[in-house]
Amino acid sequence: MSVALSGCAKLNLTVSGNGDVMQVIQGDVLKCDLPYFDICVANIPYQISSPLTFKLLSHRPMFRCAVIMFQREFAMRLVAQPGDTLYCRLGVNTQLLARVSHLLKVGKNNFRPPPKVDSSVVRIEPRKPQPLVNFKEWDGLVRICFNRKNKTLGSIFRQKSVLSILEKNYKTLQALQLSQNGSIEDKETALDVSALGDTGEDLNMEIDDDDEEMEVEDGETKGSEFKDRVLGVLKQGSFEEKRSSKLTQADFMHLLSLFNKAGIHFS
Ligand SMILES: C[S@@+](CC[C@H](N)C(=O)[O-])C[C@H]1O[C@@H](n2cnc3c(N)ncnc32)[C@H](O)[C@@H]1O
Repeated sequence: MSVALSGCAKLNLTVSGNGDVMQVIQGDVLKCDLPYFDICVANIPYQISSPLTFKLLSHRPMFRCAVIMFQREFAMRLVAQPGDTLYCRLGVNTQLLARVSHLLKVGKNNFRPPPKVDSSVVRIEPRKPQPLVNFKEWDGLVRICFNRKNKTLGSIFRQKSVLSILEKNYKTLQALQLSQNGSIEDKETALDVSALGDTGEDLNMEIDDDDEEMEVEDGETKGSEFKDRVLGVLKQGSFEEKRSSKLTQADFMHLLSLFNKAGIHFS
């Protein structure tokens, strides 16, 4: 069974079944419950690119393949690899869940009247099985790392604002463990993929960049036991001088597990 975002009327979702049977569901694809499907083909309104992608990726049972047209820059972000200019949180989170490949460019002049932006068709194939990772923790780490993706991790994790969030999480968990006689070993695995979806990158196509003003405002903390703990984790995995823009999925996974082992959590 396949599903397609259909054309002529607004808010049409077409679901086709086997043989001659075709079911048309009218509604907002972001709000309606999707039926089972194994293939999705869609030419979507670009402003729902990110929520739709993560809605599809959180749908169960998992589909086999989606072929979707996105605005070119969004597509390039989805498929970007470590070291590419457009490597970002959106791509890292999507590639955690799926293999993503660029199929073809569709220039604006293929449309009448031509829109302002170029497009690209992308194939999304969910990873099977899905990675066993707490998505809230994963996204918390990736969010912090890509806030300043060209800074070293050492500099990112020395920021007051970052250390203060992490220390709050650390203390909350410690208190919880004490109150439960140390019986909580780790937080529950969050399997809700939608934790990864609010990337806010559909319309805002700015490339994350270093913002010197923020640095002055935020500043670094003085020495503290907790700061030493955080920097100790970075040293342990030789991450201090590395930059998020070059980290692979495996690097992020390794870094997250080192932090979690040290009792440092991102959600
Ligand atoms: C880019 S057009 C593509 C139309 C057609 N599929 C084609 O390829 O020519 C996107 C279509 O999705 C519809 N649409 C917009 N927002 C939607 C939503 N939230 N849920 C379902 N359909 C939506 C629009 O009305 C429009 O028909």
